Amino acid sequence: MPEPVLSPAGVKAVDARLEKAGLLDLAMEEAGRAGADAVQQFFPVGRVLLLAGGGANGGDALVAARHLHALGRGVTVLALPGKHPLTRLNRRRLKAAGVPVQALTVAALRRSLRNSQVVVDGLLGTGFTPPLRPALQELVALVNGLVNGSGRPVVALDLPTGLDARVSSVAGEPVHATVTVTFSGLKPALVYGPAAHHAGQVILADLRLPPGWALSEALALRPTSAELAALLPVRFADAHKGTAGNVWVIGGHPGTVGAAALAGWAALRTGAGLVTVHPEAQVPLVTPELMIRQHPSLLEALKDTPAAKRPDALCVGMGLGPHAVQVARQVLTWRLPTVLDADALHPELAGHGHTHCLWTPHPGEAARLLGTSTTDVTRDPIQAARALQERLGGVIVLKGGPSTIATPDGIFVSRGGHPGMASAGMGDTLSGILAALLAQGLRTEQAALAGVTLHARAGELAGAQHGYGLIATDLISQLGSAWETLKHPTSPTAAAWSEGVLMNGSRNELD
Ligand SMILES: NC(=O)C1=CN([C@@H]2O[C@H](COP(=O)(O)OP(=O)(O)OC[C@H]3O[C@@H](n4cnc5c(N)ncnc54)[C@H](O)[C@@H]3O)[C@@H](O)[C@H]2O)[C@H](O)CC1
Repeated sequence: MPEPVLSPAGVKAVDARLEKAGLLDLAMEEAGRAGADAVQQFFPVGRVLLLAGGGANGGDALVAARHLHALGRGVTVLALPGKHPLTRLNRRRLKAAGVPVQALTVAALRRSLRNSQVVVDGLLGTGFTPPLRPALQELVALVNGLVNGSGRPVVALDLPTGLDARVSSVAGEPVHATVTVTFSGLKPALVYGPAAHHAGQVILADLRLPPGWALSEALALRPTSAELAALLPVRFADAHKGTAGNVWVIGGHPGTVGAAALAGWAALRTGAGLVTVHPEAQVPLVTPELMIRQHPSLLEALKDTPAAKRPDALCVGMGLGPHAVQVARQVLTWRLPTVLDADALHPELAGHGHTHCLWTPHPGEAARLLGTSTTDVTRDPIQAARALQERLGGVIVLKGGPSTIATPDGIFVSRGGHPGMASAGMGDTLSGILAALLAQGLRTEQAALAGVTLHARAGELAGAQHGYGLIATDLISQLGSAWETLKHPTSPTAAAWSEGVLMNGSRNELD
């Protein structure tokens, strides 16, 4: 099952259904138990300090305290006055189990922090409306200050207090969690940085909700690796270069020819049978298998290309320069599967696309296409990707760590990747990968999901070798292994990937 990404409104809708069905108490019980399980799993030794706010997030903390106490852990519980009926109920249950609940004050927190080895943050969850009130600011600063000073870890319930669940941006000082156990679905703030940097390792707990309730409220979905792997094409033994997909890369201008070469090379390594670069300047021969066809006038040559001579898929815009809009407009009339990147991501092309278009902006390009700022795009990538899809049609890959994929049928968040992928040429390689998958017969949204995943996995493999010094050609050389680890997760290559990436520590942050 894919993992849903929920807004606070989505959580409210799920809770309303649970309440109506008499299941909300059970859901809070599961949430608190999952929090207690995470404490036991990650921090099995020492006294646990649980901080409970007045809302349902606080109720989760009170349930967690009861479970930890039942497991024999020493617990200290500091709580604000309960506002939610289930929070009050669970306070009574906790007391009945023999656990005292003290009022949460600065003095009590200061004292209790000294005697505890791990903190559970159940102050505020999805009900938080920024900014944090001064009284809570002081408590959060104390938790962070002492935690940083003494190395005490924090397990946040649902999301760290002070993070606005809806967005990637951070205002003020939220709790710095080591582990976040989130409920019903991921939240945008747990998926996108810089907010996600405050969450530590994120675990999506199963609240045993009726199947589909959270999915039906999702803003976006994060498919499983197995679902993504299933999208990769399977080739029969009698395949030949004519059936494996013919890609044209239309890009490269004086000074930026490398972009087109990278896209072509990546397309070859993603299994395209034939790849030809059509540049506006001489492209270096990066690999002899790549065909390069320079024309006296690129635009005229494209205009004169009869339908029978056209490829299976196009990849347009990488380093293409000033004629990009005219060239893209021309090839868009062919209505072939087309990746539009870089210089072909121009607002003038809105209205010229079709359903087989795959637009691949980074946040700066997305801002230009939407007439907004890059900050607005990165603050809410799901909303930005949706707006781009409505404006341009086809499928959008809004690049980032993670990337956000908007299709006519919904929005998806990618998995994996490596911080070393923040380097020149990574977008060009992604375009080549996407075009190769389109040429091999994948539908636009399938190519987007599979291609972004393949790119991310190849980045992880290359990152394990090169770290932050990873460059695009390193990634291209790992595309074969990436495909293998995705398609055959039990293979020796996949096992090596799993070990390498876990050792590197990047999987938990990015997966
Ligand atoms: N289906 C699920 O996922 C379930 C999730 N659960 C948990 O419920 C919370 C959401 O609970 P809610 O009561 O709506 O909100 P909170 O507890 O996060 O906060 C409400 C509380 O916060 C105060 N508040 C709001 N803004 C501020 C502010 N700026 N400064 C200070 N205080 C603020 C407000 O006054 C209220 O008192 C979700 O996160 C999960 O943890 C359920 O337990 C089970 C089902």
